[in-house]
Amino acid sequence: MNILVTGANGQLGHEMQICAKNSNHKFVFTDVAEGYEKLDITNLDAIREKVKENDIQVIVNCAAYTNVDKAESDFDLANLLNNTAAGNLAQAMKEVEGTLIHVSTDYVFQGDKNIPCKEDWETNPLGVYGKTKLAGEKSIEATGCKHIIIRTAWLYSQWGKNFVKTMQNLTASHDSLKVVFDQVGTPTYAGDLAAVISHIIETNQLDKTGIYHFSNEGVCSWFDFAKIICELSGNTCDIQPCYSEEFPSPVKRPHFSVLDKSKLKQTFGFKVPYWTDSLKKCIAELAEAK
Ligand SMILES: NC(=O)C1=CN([C@@H]2O[C@H](COP(=O)(O)OP(=O)(O)OC[C@H]3O[C@@H](n4cnc5c(N)ncnc54)[C@H](OP(=O)(O)O)[C@@H]3O)[C@@H](O)[C@H]2O)C=CC1
Ligand SMILES: Cc1cn([C@H]2C[C@H](O)[C@@H](COP(=O)(O)OP(=O)(O)O[C@H]3O[C@@H](C)C(=O)[C@@H](O)[C@H]3O)O2)c(=O)[nH]c1=O
Repeated sequence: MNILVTGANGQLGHEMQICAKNSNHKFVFTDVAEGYEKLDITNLDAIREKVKENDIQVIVNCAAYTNVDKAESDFDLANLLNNTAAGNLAQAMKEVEGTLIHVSTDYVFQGDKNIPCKEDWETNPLGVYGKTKLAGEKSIEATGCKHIIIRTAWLYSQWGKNFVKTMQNLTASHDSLKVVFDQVGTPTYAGDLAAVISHIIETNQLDKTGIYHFSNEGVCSWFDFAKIICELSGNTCDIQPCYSEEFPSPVKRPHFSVLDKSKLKQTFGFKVPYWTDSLKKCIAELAEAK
């Protein structure tokens, strides 16, 4: 199969490049950044051309607008990338009867129940990022293309910008920090997400259209996440729990967005690693990359 990866320079995109090394399929890695085959996913004709040129059967969309705070004052660009462009990719796959593998977020949920969110639950995003990601899901569905939408949460890796790297820097440079303990979810190592996407491709389960939830196993608050990042990084910092109101942000985030992964595990037969096991792996990679 010929597989097009968009947003290859992002966290998930980098991890897809690593997984692709063990595949016999042909991968075409694209981004708007230098060093990649150029593909701007806001341009439908450019997508069509790339699909035709490379006889693409599957697109893995790793491109998105992921700055949650900034999205509040940048609706047009967030919507263009997370909604319109997702629809473009779906349209291009519909035209060649291919499959779009797309990634969405726990932030489509309001997060006001303290039980794990299932795929068929009512959505009610609290901010622009979540709203545009939800609109993207709907735009994909509206094209009628074969699609696998994986909602994930709290993604981190050795690449790009993420909570693990932010906390490593902050706990190394501050004596004390406050981190919210009233937002509960599950971190996801981007390497594990790339592994599940690769598993779906390699086991040819691309016709199982639908929405699926994926994160690592377990549950924690951002405060707990910060504590263990600090400890595993060998830093000493007095991290104290605080309420969301105490940490200034232009956007409300869900209080409880733990994802129920039963559907994905049963459908695709994938064993999900526990969150601290994957965190240890990532911290070792970060130490090695220094
Ligand atoms: N990060 C997280 O915590 C979570 C992410 N997700 C979802 O997972 C997916 C992957 O996220 P992540 O790897 O963190 O994303 P990143 O922000 O790390 O990467 C996104 C990539 O898309 C590129 N990009 C931006 N605009 C375009 C464009 N017009 N055309 C093509 N590429 C473009 C970016 O380039 P540049 O950097 O130059 O803008 C970047 O390389 C996204 O769908 C995201 O919504 C879901 C839950 C949690
Ligand atoms: C840096 C910092 C953050 N926080 C809080 C802010 C926020 O509520 C929480 C996490 O901070 P972040 O900025 O990493 O959060 P955020 O960018 O909202 O992370 C989200 O990104 C998008 C793309 C997703 O899809 C979500 O799944 C989720 O990963 O921790 C503190 O309480 N203290 C701190 O010192």
